[in-house]
Amino acid sequence: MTSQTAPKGAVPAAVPARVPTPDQIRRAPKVLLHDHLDGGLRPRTVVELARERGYAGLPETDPDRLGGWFRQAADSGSLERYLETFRHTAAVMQTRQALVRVARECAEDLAADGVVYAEVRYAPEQHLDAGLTLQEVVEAVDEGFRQGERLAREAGHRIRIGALLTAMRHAARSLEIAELANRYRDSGVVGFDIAGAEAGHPPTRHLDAFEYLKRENNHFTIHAGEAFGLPSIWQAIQWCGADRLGHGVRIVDDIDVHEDGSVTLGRLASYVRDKRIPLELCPTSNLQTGAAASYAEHPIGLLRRLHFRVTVNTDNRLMSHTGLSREFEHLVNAFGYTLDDLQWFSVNAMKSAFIPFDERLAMINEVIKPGYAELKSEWLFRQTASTSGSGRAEGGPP
Ligand SMILES: O=c1[nH]cnc2c1ncn2[C@H]1C[C@H](O)[C@@H](CO)O1
Ligand SMILES: [Zn+2]
Repeated sequence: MTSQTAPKGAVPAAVPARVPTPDQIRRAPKVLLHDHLDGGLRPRTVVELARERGYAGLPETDPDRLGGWFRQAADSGSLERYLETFRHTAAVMQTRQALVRVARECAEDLAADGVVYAEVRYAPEQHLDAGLTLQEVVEAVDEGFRQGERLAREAGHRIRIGALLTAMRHAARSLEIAELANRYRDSGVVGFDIAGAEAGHPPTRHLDAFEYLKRENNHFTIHAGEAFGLPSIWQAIQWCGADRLGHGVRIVDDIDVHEDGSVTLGRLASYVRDKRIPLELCPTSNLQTGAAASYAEHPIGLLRRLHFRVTVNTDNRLMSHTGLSREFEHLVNAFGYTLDDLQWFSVNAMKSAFIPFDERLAMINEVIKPGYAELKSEWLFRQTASTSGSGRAEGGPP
């Protein structure tokens, strides 16, 4: 649970430390850049789709127990074993109907969690087993996102979702998937990505796909610096030209923290910071795959302090039993982050999105900043009310 007490000595006693409550975190407008469609299904949906499709391979058929199984199986400390759990979600995402449902529920779940803009990724090549074409997969997912956006609006939430098409790094379809991303760029697809086991599968194997996208003035991110360190990040940026880094957490290997607290950045870390290359950090996922030992020790604390372009993400909500609000709760608990920090992460993420500049700016000025201003005004009101002894201060700051 989120601590409501300020870190000792952090602020003068008369001014309450603005540690946001879980409810405020959920209501805060958030931006999500790294979330896998096949890593975010509701456990109940997995069970129901498996039944409909006759898939008998699920380790559990009770939704609660299945949710627990995913979380535990993904807790292995190894990216390779973490990735094995996706065979079950992929198995139930093979028909148009299933893809529409999963994408619709994804949009509804993110919206209910206070996400106002999301880029959700999936690998079309993993959804062809029942005869769908790559195009049919993309169109089904797009239909689901649009349905979900509409349902969310009816429920009083505002969300916009763009898709990222992922190519699997161990496979050989990246150019084809990049062409697909380009073809659908005005129809709900905003960019491209490569994912899958990192060690032994360098991003440079997919150079033709990245070069094609650059020629097309299109955008891409690359999973790099998660299970493998600096060489992977270096290749993703300097050979492939990635706009963002999926994870990139191991950039800390190029930062020396000295005993007196001062730091020295290596050439690569300096480059990433100087060029404002966005890091799509995913705290819980990193704990599960062994990239960090605890939330408090997660490099996000250092990277935020050094003003890297840090963003906070979920990666796989099912496998990590998380959501974006929960990721922020963990960080608030570990680092004492305030609403100002949450706004900083959200603006960072919005600046780093793959939609056009004017649309990003409109989201920042018309949705994100006013949303945080409103939450902060609640603090002011509660503070005034409790100081004057007249209003109700429950749920407010200590
Ligand atoms: O964190 C990750 N690292 C590398 N690959 C990942 C991660 N999370 C999910 N994937 C893979 C498994 C999915 O099937 C695929 C497409 O979403 O992307
Ligand atoms: Zn990922």
